[in-house]
Amino acid sequence: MGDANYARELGVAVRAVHMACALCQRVQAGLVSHGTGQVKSKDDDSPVTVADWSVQAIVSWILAESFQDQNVSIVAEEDVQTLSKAELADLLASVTKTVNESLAEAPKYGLQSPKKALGASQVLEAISRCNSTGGPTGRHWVLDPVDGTLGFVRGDQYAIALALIEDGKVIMGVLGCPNYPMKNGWLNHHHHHHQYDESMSSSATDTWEKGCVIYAQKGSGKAWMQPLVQQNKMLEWPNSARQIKVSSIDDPGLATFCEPVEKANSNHSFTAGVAHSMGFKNQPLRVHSMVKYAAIARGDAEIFMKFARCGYKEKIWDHAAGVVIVEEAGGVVTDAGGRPLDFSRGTYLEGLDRGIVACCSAKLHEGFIGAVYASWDSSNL
Ligand SMILES: Nc1ncnc2c1ncn2[C@@H]1O[C@H](COP(=O)(O)OS(=O)(=O)O)[C@@H](OP(=O)(O)O)[C@H]1O
Ligand SMILES: [Mg+2]
Repeated sequence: MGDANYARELGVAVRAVHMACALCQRVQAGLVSHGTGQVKSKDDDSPVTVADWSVQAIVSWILAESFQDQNVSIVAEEDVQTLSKAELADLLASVTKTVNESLAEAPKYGLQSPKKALGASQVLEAISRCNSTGGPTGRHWVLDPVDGTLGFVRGDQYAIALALIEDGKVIMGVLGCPNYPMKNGWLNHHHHHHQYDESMSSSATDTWEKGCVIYAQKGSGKAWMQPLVQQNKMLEWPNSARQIKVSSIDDPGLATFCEPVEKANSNHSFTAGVAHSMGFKNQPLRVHSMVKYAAIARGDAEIFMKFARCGYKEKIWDHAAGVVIVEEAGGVVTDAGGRPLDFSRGTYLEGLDRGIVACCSAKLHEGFIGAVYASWDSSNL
């Protein structure tokens, strides 16, 4: 596959994800100014849903406009039912406002704004266009508008993930990581939870808010990272990109693994056992969202493991972008049986063997497969 084949798709996807990062940062800033009460209140999760729906709407709108195809196939996490309810008119109004604020900035990212602000029905249409279920043939965009919702609410790590699948294979992936600074190795210092603290100075938030956008095209053998675009600057494409590579550590004694923060999403005691039998000495790095794939691709950790409870079906939007980025950065991603993940079977990763692993090297991967094999029968999974 020649690079030029998908150059336009890649350019549009990266620009759209940069815009989505800025949108999410604005929504988070809104959370900051409203204080912590609103975020934690159980009945009031609207700030999160505003970001989810708004990102889905802008990405859908940009893809349809850029490729002049109102039938562009998009598989994405949010549906439009809730948002269409009459009693949620206020929520729809704030999504529409957020979408229009974001699209008005499109030229800064090298994209076109709508001629006229979108109405609520156009916003709903853009969100509902993302109702594809993917499949083995054709071209499908795959979007997780805000991955790691919990991290987003906590002011911690979250990601915007966009991938392109063609005939069942992931051919490009873009990960926006608004809270993952460009600076190397920052994950090694325990990332404390940033609470929404109204006393936080604006310069502290400025540095903290800086993140990155990471992307890769299948078969290129390269993965790239860009800084987020500063307030009054234009996106420099692709000049500002810097190549990233997985870690070269393959001694388990020096390696670090990362995994989901929530016990409910991955069995921490099983992964601790696997890590121990592989000879790992470092504590696991617990990080929300697909930033874990980004950490492997950037060389900030050596292995990512996820073992969901039996019966949970992994969704393609939680992995597609991360997998291709790790592979092109030099890593290996498989299920716990050592087989590649299958993105050709619709919304779910059907046929997944137990869990998922992303490794920086074939040697660590081999060790992992052996350790899972040895400890599986005695696990309660
Ligand atoms: N029970 C269960 N088991 C496994 N996985 C689940 C489960 N429930 C949800 N999810 C999916 O996990 C996505 C978040 O994964 P993380 O690795 O970021 O989890 S964590 O926040 O670090 O604990 C999360 O993505 P978002 O919903 O976009 O946040 C879900 O798609
Ligand atoms: Mg997700």
